[in-house]
Amino acid sequence: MATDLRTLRDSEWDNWYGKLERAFGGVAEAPEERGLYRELTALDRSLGVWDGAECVGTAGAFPFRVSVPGGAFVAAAGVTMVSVAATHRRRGILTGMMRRQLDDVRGWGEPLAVLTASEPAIYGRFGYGIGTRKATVRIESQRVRVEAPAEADRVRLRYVEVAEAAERCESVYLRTVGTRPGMLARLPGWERLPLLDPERDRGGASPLQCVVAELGGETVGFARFHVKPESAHGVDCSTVLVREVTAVEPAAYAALWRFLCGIDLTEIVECGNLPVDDPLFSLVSDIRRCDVRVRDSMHVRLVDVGQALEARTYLTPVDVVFEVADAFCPWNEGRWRLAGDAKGGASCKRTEEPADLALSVRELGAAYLGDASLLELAGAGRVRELRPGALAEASVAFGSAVAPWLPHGF
Ligand SMILES: CC(=O)SCCNC(=O)CCNC(=O)[C@H](O)C(C)(C)COP(=O)(O)OP(=O)(O)OC[C@H]1O[C@@H](n2cnc3c(N)ncnc32)[C@H](O)[C@@H]1OP(=O)(O)O
Repeated sequence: MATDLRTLRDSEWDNWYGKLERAFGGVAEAPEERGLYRELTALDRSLGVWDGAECVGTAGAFPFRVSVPGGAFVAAAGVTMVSVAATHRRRGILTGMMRRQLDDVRGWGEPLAVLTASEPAIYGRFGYGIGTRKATVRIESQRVRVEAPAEADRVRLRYVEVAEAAERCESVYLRTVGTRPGMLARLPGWERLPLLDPERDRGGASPLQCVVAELGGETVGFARFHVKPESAHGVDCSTVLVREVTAVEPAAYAALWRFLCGIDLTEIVECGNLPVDDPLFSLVSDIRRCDVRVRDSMHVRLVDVGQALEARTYLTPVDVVFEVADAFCPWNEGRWRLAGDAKGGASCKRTEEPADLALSVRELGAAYLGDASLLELAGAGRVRELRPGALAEASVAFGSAVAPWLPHGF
């Protein structure tokens, strides 16, 4: 039976979102979480697929701006809430939604689309590359010291109720937005996301706790975390589950991690989302007792290759011609000459000149924010060097001084 793909209507949201929840297992989100996503949904940027009266496909796109190397914020569709009913899977419904969505994103004039994937294998076929990664860490905190600089002793730490500290924490967070490529400019309403704390999602851990860090009377950092009480044979061995540590002063950052690793009756500290070059890894006395794993985080798609490549700066001078393959968005296909450096901006225009490097739009997405290097991708056979020297030149230029990072999901 033919299905109908169209923009979501206000009256359909509840049913539509329920079908999304079902595709993720069918456990309804807590009312406060559902309510927030109801407010954040951009209806005119959301799609539903209908089989008669039944909703069988969902997809949304938040109107984000993403920080890129050089500090600019680039308009990006934040692809989200993607699902297809299990009764209708593998018959092209996702492909239809991705087709319509990328055409829409192009029409909205947004050079990028970004997403976090439930499974990394889904989106490569639509031109997404893994543009940021994240580190997860599990610290044996009884065996690991946090070797904080002396300045950390001047930092004052205080417990504050999460809600009471929310505004202060948000202003610290806002000072960090844009310090790494991959961060999202804050849109109204999103400041509520880190405060969500549904009891059913705690898995036996405490309600969210907050400690703020002050230096010279000013709030310069905060940590939000849960403690999960555990004991074995009468010995307490609880786990600290870190949701977020943010600071604008290195001393405060170190003081907060020293605090988290020193809470009485706890033995493990876990954090699920850190930049891969997080300073924490240089603060700990024994990195081997910190189980660090790296995962994909934000997947990036260049919807308009020329605009996207012009929007960032390049670590070192670069002048290369790319031969770009993009079967799903053929308007990007062909040769582009990119010339730019760290300060003067960049130009990326169509050219008839011979190509120096051949790759697909997926590799450009992986390298765009400075995460994967073009050399690394060439090692996997995914970038071909056609002019000797072009690969090293472009690879260094595409780098970022700090690893790109997405601080929160969407
Ligand atoms: C940004 C986000 O929201 S991520 C969340 C994604 N949603 C989920 O994971 C919820 C549960 N899963 C689902 O809802 C669905 O299985 C989806 C959305 C992942 C796929 O929807 P479908 O309509 O079945 O995909 P569709 O039929 O268009 O598949 C297109 C191609 O992708 C492949 N594909 C689809 N899903 C997957 C997957 N999970 N892993 C690997 N390949 C996949 C298909 O095999 C097909 O390949 P082909 O073109 O070579 O034949």
